[in-house]
Amino acid sequence: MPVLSKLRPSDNRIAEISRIYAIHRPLVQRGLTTGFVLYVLLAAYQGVAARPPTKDSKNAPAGGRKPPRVAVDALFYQRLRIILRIVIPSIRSKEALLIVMHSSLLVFRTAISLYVAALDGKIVASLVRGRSFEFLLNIIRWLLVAIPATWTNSWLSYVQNKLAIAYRTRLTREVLKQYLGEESETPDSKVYYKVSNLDDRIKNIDQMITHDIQRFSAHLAAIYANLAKPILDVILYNYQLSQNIGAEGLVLLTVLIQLSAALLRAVTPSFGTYTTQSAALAGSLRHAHSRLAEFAEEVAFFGGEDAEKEIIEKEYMSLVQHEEKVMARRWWYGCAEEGIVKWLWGSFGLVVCAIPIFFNLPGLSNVDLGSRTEGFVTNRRLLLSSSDAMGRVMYSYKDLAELAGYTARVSLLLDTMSDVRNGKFKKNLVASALEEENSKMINGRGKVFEAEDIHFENVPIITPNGDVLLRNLTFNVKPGEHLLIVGPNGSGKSSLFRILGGLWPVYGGTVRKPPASDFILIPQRPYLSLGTLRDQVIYPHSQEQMKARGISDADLLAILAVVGMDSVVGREGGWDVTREWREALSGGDQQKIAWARLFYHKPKYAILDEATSLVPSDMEGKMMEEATALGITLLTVSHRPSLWKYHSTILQLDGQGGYVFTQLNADKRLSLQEEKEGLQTKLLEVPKLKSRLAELRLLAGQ
Ligand SMILES: Nc1ncnc2c1ncn2[C@@H]1O[C@H](COP(=O)(O)OP(=O)(O)OP(=O)(O)O)[C@@H](O)[C@H]1O
Repeated sequence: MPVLSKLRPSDNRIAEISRIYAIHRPLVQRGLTTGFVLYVLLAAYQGVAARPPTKDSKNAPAGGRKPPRVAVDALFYQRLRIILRIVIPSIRSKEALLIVMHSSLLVFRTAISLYVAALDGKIVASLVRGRSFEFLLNIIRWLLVAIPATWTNSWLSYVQNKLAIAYRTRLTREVLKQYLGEESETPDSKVYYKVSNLDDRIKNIDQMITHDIQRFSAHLAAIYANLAKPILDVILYNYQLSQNIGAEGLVLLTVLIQLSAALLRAVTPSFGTYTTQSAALAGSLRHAHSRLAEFAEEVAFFGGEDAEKEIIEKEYMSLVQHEEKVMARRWWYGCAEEGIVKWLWGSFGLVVCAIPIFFNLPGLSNVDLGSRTEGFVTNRRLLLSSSDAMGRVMYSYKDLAELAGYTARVSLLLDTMSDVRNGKFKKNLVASALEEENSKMINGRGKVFEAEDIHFENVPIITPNGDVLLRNLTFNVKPGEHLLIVGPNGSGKSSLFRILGGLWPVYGGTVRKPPASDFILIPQRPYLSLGTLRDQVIYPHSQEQMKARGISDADLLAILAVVGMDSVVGREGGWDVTREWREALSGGDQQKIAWARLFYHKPKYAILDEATSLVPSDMEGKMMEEATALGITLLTVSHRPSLWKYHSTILQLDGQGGYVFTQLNADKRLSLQEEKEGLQTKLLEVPKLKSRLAELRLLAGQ
């Protein structure tokens, strides 16, 4: 027949090609397997390699309106490298050792899985062949291998958790070092104050230091296992598989898997951005709650429950709406992922497993039913493990994206602290700050020198958001020359102290002042620490430091007696009682404790910011006299004329940017004040007198 005669030469050609292929097949197999391994490594590298950075993936703007998109890009790797240097400081560190242990365990577990896959096939084969002794022997092997297998799994999760804790500890230590300073350095950096007062980038630093660092560490510890292990598994399982079913099937399988994986990746939402947003929203909600707890009394007196509830509900709803959006995306992403990874890849795998059964591959001798079953069971197990591993490489992209989210948070924390330490702040400025003259002033920096006395020369006082309160302030205070500062609300009295304490930058002029350690501040509402009654008086000293200074509890009691607070020791149950002192003591008692603290420390200078507003005037006089007797120079803000007599100079701010600095003659000032008040009282009488005069005129008929 013409058709057959036409086909015959091509049939021959196919037969010839098959024969040549069969001869060279081992070489082709080796080539394909090597190509496969290289491909997996390249694909894995591409999977985790940086995507080109998006325009908005740089740092968040100050005030953080729209958060930047967080992606697995070059910026992420750059940030991660910096953090990795902190968490794994050297090749000999504990963390590096844990990673080596972790890696060895991961390899060991894969080796066990390979052995188990082969054993599984053997067990089924011995069943099919009906060989009871062989079956029993294999079951014993199965039980024996279970011992190292379970041991390895437990060790793996133990080492991973240990690694997470080790990372967290390193990172927390580093952050605390920057946040609260090192013992050796001058304590003037005060990052914990500046981060929240002079900079707008971080809203909830407590959340970042506690929760975000913990999540970052857990993700980083897991990412290693989630990434290294599946890549290793894919290579080892597939290598073994290519030995069993031929590399051709494997290559076909890989092509199909990669195509579907590319599809899945294309539809993967930006989980990194979601993670950063979730963390920020959770932080805001927590902040709203902690504010309510802190100001519960004020809110209670105002009956502000509804307003507070509205704020908290708003924060909660923002968080929930965001989580719901993420959940919805995760839902359909989960469907797509499971459909592709488990079912589609599973069916590909089964087809590939069937190759040695339906096709007689050269070099493979699946002759009897037992061998075929053994091959099928082993290959199927290998394939399941392999597709599971491949799936985990896919999941790890999601993990990597989440890690990118936490990395962005941790890196924002580290960058902001480092900027703040170096005097670089990002804050939303008031409109007037943009005027040319003001802007020049804000961008300038003054000189600060250490000296015995305080000397300000042409120093502007500018708030962190660029409001210029005073253009150039000049005054000086020598030890023993007590200064009174007066002025309307918001005129910059407390701001002056913030410059003295090194909290606010000096934007211009020259400041000579003693170090911040020579000052003690007593504000209207003094700070009471977490701790014992003794701790309140000696804060920030420890009991050891107190003893080292040669001060006993009896001396402390004598100090408390000066402020009329000695009875508090007996009343509260001794020096070692711990309470929430802010609630246990009245406002006036809190001020007295703060004064006792001043007498304990005897600093060179005391900053008294309405520090006697809640104590009776006789006690106030006693405390001022004691302070001056101890040689403490006072810088006082007070509206009480009764305090004038303790001061020799006065700085009067007018609230409009003007000021007067002069000697203070308290008696003269008092008599002037009395005269002024007398005249004011008389002036108040004038309208009354006028109307009476009009009445009298009417009655008299004039
Ligand atoms: N951390 C801050 N960030 C931005 N502005 C601030 C900050 N702290 C204070 N200010 C602003 O600085 C200005 C001066 O405040 P300051 O506390 O010095 O006033 P004051 O003269 O002590 O007033 P008062 O008598 O009411 O205590 C105020 O307008 C205040 O809003």
